[in-house]
Amino acid sequence: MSILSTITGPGDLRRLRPADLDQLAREIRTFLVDAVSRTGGHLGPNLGVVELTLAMHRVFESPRDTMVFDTGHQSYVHKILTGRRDFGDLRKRGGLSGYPSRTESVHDVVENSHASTALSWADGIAKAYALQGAVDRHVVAVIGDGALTGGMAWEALNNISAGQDRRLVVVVNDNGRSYDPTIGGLAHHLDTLRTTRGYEDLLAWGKRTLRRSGPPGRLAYDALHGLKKGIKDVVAPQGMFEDLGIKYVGPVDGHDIEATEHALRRAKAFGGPVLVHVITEKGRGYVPAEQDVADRFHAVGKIHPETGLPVAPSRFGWTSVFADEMVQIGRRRHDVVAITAAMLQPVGLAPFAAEFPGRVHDVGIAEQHAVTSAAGMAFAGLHPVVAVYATFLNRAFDQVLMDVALHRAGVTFVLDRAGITGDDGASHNGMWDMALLRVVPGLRLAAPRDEPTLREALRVAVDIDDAPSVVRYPKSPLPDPLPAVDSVDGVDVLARHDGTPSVLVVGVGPMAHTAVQVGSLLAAEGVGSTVVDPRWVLPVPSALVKLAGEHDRVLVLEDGLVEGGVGSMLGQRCAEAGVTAPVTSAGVPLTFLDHASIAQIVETLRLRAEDVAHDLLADLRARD
Ligand SMILES: Cc1ncc(C[n+]2csc(CCOP(=O)(O)OP(=O)(O)O)c2C)c(N)n1
Ligand SMILES: CC(=O)[C@@H](O)[C@H](O)COP(=O)(O)O
Ligand SMILES: [Mg+2]
Repeated sequence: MSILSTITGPGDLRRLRPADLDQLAREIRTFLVDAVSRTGGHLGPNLGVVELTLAMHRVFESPRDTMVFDTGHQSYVHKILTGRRDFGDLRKRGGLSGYPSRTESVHDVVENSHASTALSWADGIAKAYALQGAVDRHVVAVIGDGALTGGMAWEALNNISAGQDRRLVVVVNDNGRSYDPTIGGLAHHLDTLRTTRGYEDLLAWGKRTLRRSGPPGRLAYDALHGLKKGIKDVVAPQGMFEDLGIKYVGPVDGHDIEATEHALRRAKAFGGPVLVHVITEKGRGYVPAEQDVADRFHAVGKIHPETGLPVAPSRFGWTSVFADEMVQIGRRRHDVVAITAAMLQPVGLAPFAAEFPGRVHDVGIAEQHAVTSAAGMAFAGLHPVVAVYATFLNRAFDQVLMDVALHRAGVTFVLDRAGITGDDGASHNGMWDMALLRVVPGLRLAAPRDEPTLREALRVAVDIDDAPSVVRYPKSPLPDPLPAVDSVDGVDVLARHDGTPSVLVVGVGPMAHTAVQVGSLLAAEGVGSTVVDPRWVLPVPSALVKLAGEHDRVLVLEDGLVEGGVGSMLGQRCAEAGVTAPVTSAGVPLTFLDHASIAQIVETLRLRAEDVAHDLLADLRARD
């Protein structure tokens, strides 16, 4: 009889016996492997938190107690235990989100995906509960060792320690894995705590062994428990957290439900901020994940569940082109160094790291630090290349503006996953970059359309030594090369069609391919066009303004925000130059996009060539 099928909510967990819980944990792992292998998703992180999540839901009473999961990629087990077992369309349109989602459940509070924010959320919620006199409501924040490398987490801890009357439990889920398991002093400190395990182990052993052996054993256990402070100081140097004023409990074996529950109950009873240090194994219980030394199946596509092998072989894409070109640049330019914020593999810096191990810096999930540290390197004579996903640069905007641009530092930013990214949901879309970066004085931004233009953009970018340079490219597959038929003052002309009226169709980055199709569709209706790709879109090339002046109408296709995007900037420049042709854009509207496939989102936003052409023709007719 399956236990999992009887769980409709956290309340059902509290009637289970220890043996039932072990069976339930096994069933959840089987469920996760089966479900995630069909859809893709964050398999490894969730396999690692099965027992921890069970223990949390038995000790605390969600939603009365509030649970927040940092980054949120490890919330699948929480979803399963709070009545959401339909994983058939996980991360697909209409299906469960890959992160917590308020529309799905009252048990979900923070809709995240950007790391290191949970402790600030928890601090705020705990402050509100305290002010409202809700002294029996606890806030539990789960944060990984990787997310704990983010500066915001430490700003939060500093504040959390100031609220000694607040019921706040920080669970550090320490699996020794962010992406790089060895980033910095924090990793070493956690390592020390982990390897000097003794205190909680001793208590767990005492509880299980001594208490089982009747009254003398029970007495011995109580004595041991009474000596806890002394023992703790000897066997576990929990210094850093306790010096901050936060009680430290641990390390606890996060796969021992009883021990984890015991630690959480102590934390709950404490009455002030407590940090529970839980040791878990990412990918636990699934052999292919356990054997994946590089990232323990952090995030997988569709896989064969028996072997863990991908259903579709990975393609040579935008990231691979960057990876390759970066190595070539590195061979030529000894001053070029690379920086990643805990994403060495995903952003394609692994080959560079293999060839130039001393010239790549993995700073942890610390984008702000990455950017300012790059400014420092530039000052000292290096040319840093900061490679991040576009969405994660959002949080380092001020550093780009004040530390890099203001200081005229030659730093190159490579933004992977720019534009619509789809299945990771609202916060993962890299759609804000151009609208944000347009206000940075001196910044130059390239949006290549294919492999040759990406390689060229990178080579040009690392030669800019007195300003920030940015190269951005999408998550979608690398398209076939699209050669220019002509060039006008650095702007590539991709196609020309005679006809009236005449439209300047501007394709930004990968949208250049759509722009060419739009040109052909307009031509079929007798409308003329010049289809161009400026490649470097910030600042707006003056050649583009000149070209606009030679047409009746301008249409900009972009995969970023329309609001404040390239089209809006070109419109502004045209107005300043007295160009009267109306400038409109097709791009991403000012809204948060629900998770869905990239193709579905593109279709919904009417960014397919046929829709763009149809809408433009309708507009031209309406203005006639
Ligand atoms: C601001 C930000 N930068 C980068 C990422 C990409 N990212 C997602 S999960 C992850 C590692 C998280 O490590 P950890 O918190 O230890 O969780 P684990 O996966 O090990 O459970 C990273 C770098 C992110 N989500 N947010
Ligand atoms: C790295 C991570 O956990 C998320 O940022 C996201 O799930 C990544 O997905 P892709 O790397 O497939 O775009
Ligand atoms: Mg981790």
